[in-house]
Amino acid sequence: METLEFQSEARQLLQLMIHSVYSNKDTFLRELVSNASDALDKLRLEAFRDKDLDADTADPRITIEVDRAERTLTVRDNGIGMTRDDVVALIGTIAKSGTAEFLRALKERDGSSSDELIGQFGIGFYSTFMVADRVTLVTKHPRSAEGVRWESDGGGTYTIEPVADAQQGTAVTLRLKPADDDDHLPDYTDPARLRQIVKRYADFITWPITLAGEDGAEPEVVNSRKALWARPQSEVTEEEYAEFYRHVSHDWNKPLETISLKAEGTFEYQALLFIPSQAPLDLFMRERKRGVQLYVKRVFIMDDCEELMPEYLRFVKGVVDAQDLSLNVSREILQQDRQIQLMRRRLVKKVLATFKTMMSDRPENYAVLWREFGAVLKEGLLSDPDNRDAILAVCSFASTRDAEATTTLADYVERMRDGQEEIYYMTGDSRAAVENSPHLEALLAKGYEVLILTDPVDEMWVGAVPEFQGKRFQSVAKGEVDLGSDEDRSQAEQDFADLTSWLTETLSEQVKEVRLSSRLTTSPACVVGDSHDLTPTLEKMYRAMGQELPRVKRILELNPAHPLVEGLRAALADGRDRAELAPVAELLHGSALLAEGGDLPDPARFARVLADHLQRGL
Ligand SMILES: Nc1ncnc2c1ncn2[C@@H]1O[C@H](COP(=O)(O)OP(=O)(O)OP(=O)(O)O)[C@@H](O)[C@H]1O
Repeated sequence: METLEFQSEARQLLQLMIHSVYSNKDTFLRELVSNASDALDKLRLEAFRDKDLDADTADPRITIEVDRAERTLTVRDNGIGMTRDDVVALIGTIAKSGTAEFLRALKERDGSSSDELIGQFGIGFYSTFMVADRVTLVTKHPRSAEGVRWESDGGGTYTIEPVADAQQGTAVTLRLKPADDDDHLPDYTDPARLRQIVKRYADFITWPITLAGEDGAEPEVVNSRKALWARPQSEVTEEEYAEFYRHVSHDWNKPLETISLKAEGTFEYQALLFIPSQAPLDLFMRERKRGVQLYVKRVFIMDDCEELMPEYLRFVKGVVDAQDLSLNVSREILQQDRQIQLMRRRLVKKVLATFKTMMSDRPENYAVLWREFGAVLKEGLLSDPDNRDAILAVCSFASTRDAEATTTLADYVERMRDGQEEIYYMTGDSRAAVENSPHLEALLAKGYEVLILTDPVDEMWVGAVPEFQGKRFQSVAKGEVDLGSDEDRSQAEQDFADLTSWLTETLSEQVKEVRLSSRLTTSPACVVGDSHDLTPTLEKMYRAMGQELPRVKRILELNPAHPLVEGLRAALADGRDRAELAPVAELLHGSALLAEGGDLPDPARFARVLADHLQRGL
């Protein structure tokens, strides 16, 4: 027998379970049954793929046994089982991405609000330690010659030893803590209670779940085993859908939205999809385990079938059951299958249509959807041009019109002022940075509304999406924004020609042009990009990804009505020493960068020039 240590994160999670304040302890049984069901799915699939596998698939089942005298509860399956290495890797460590963040977040909270976090993370097998003071797992994989016995009391270590005569599959035995009403700990040796929990949490599991009879009573199958997606929607309760969602997603929360779809005709399939109510911690990490599962004629084929859902809908969970695919479909086949492509197109349309309905009929749910997944959904504006309009239709954006409420593009267009041809937006790191940026001054003063885009992905899609309802997207920090009359403009341009050409020359290292602006009312200057230039944020993003880029020179725009700009013009006209005025030019450019929340190319130099200048003014 060997004694091994839990990995430190696993140890922390176990401690959390042992001292759990999680009020619904019944969920441990759901986790065990769910794992057993997965193990049976995997065995069937493996046996199908490998005809030589030495496994018994004749009577797949999950059995729950209790021993009231010993106060033990055993959940047994004759599924795929685990090898010794599996046990050490899967039970002794937590490979799940986001574990570290989860533990950190948990530490920052007090006990009372940890339920929700635990729910979001899902602690699987370890949840058994909420109800047991010792857990024993005996398992055998068909490819291993002998079985393994794993045991732990949830402290820092576990033991592991070979078992010569183990049966195929896995048996998890819990030595139950005494029932304790104060601790929300019911008596899990009570068959009535167990029956009720299985009915409630696992009725849809397609494998039979048998409650072994005590005192000579007949064993009984307690679940109805009906595939939920095959039942008419009207017959399924919301609670049943929610349980099924938890089974496929391993998320303990309720789904935000349930979508059911039946396609009939030449290519028949059923889909039952869910929108989670909370983004997982690993939403932005590429490696993910669970998305949409593929079944063929009720037989589980694979988890996270990427061919069915595009990357930007990676948060959608659920099941698609196709009637006309072969049971031995592989990823390679799926990628080329035209039927699968049609299916995917239809599913995406259905999901996007659901978002649209949520927007109009269930605005609170839509708000949650957007808050949790909006940034991901917007990736589709780049990656899925075919559905661009449908995605734009369900987007909402912060805007200068309201500090809290977001707006749809349709509503924005509706409110556009007479003569306004474009949808104005500004990208930036935060709402405050955008709102305080000089670029917005004149537009706001004249009553135009500007969309405030602060997600990193916004920088990318606005460059790729040409228009919405025939209105182009126009960055207020790019290209020409023309708000004044043409006559005023050409007069001013003449008046300031000497100044702009002198500044263009003096600042030629930093900017490609200096010109007059109609964007500004109170600031002296701002920096803008050409229509097709990268924005500074995008430039930074590409650099962070390791791309070599030439430095993008931008354009300095001046406010001719500002006393500083006017003063500079007059000084130049009076023939003041240009070398003496050069630091002013530099400060003007530097402060325009600071005002938009940008970075100075050489902050130390800026500070020095500023100090010199201030000193001279004393
Ligand atoms: N009865 C079982 N038969 C075979 N393998 C199992 C069994 N129970 C657990 N496992 C293996 O151990 C792994 C870890 O299980 P655990 O319940 O902790 O997490 P999970 O099911 O992967 O995810 P989650 O914590 O989100 O539920 C499983 O993914 C599976 O590979």
